[in-house]
Amino acid sequence: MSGYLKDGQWHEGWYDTGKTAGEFVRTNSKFRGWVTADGANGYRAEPGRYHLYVSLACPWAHRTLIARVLKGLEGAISVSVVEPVMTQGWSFSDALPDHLHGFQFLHQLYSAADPRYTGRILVPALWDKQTRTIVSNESSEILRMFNSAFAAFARNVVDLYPEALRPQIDEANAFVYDNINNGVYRCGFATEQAAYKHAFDRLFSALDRVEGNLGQRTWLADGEHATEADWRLFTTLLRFDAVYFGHFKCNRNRIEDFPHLSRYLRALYRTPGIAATVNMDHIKRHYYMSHAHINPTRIVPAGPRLKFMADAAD
Ligand SMILES: N[C@@H](CCC(=O)N[C@@H](CS)C(=O)NCC(=O)O)C(=O)O
Repeated sequence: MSGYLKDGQWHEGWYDTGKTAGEFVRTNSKFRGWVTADGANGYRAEPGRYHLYVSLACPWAHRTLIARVLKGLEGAISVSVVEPVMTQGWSFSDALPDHLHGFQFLHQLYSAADPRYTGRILVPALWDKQTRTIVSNESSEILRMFNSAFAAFARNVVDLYPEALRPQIDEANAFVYDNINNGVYRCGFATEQAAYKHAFDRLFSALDRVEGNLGQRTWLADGEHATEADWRLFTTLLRFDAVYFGHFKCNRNRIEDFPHLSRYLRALYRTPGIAATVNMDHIKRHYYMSHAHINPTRIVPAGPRLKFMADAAD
């Protein structure tokens, strides 16, 4: 099960939707430091100094793994992956260890960063070995740091947030975050019919709109290459037919039923390096086995056969 730390102590507990008319309200990330090339904020970009904690199931953590691979930062930033099924929240095992501290649970990392930490224990978390703290646990900001601050150690020259496209990217991000990335969670974690239906309608009208846009252009921002806006949408689309459609009841259509969105999903999935960041087993086991209030039997569905992954294996 999931839980949180209060003054550094672990407590079991889920989000309280009783106060918000059955609506799931996401909590804010609390560690908001910034790594920069010159270290002006106390965190200088240096190879080997930072360690990224992720879940391969989590769409937010997945963005940061994608940025790390696209930039070619694998040698500069090391990674530990948590077990997909939550116990005392996110945990480690012999197969998936915490390479730095040998902790059993991710909440121990949060207590190590701040012994009085109060809040949820989220992935991703970027750990600084030098000051022994979590620099950031906000995926959108970690993604930007990987894109810019670490440029000197990046093997690939790729800009996921190019200057000229920033207004378009910012607009796409805000729309996609509210309606789609977080929209699927709002459907799945709603505890009142009206809150669910509201989130469902918003989600599918947003997908209809993106489907229309992708009929006119290749990427969300009108440039030649995919940007962070596309990768942020990708991590939700990728999980949609396997998890959100069934487990989160986002079942008006599958992504496979949208011609442009499925073309787009396949193109992003086939980008070199990306398929290796996708672990459908972790994704399915995490959602179906960690949310016992939604799926009490914890049975993980055997299907569906995902066309975009099957095609890519050809
Ligand atoms: N705004 C955060 C959200 C991260 C987040 O919600 N992560 C989820 C996994 S998908 C988590 O760790 N949840 C654990 C919990 O809520 O107890 C980000 O983008 O970094």
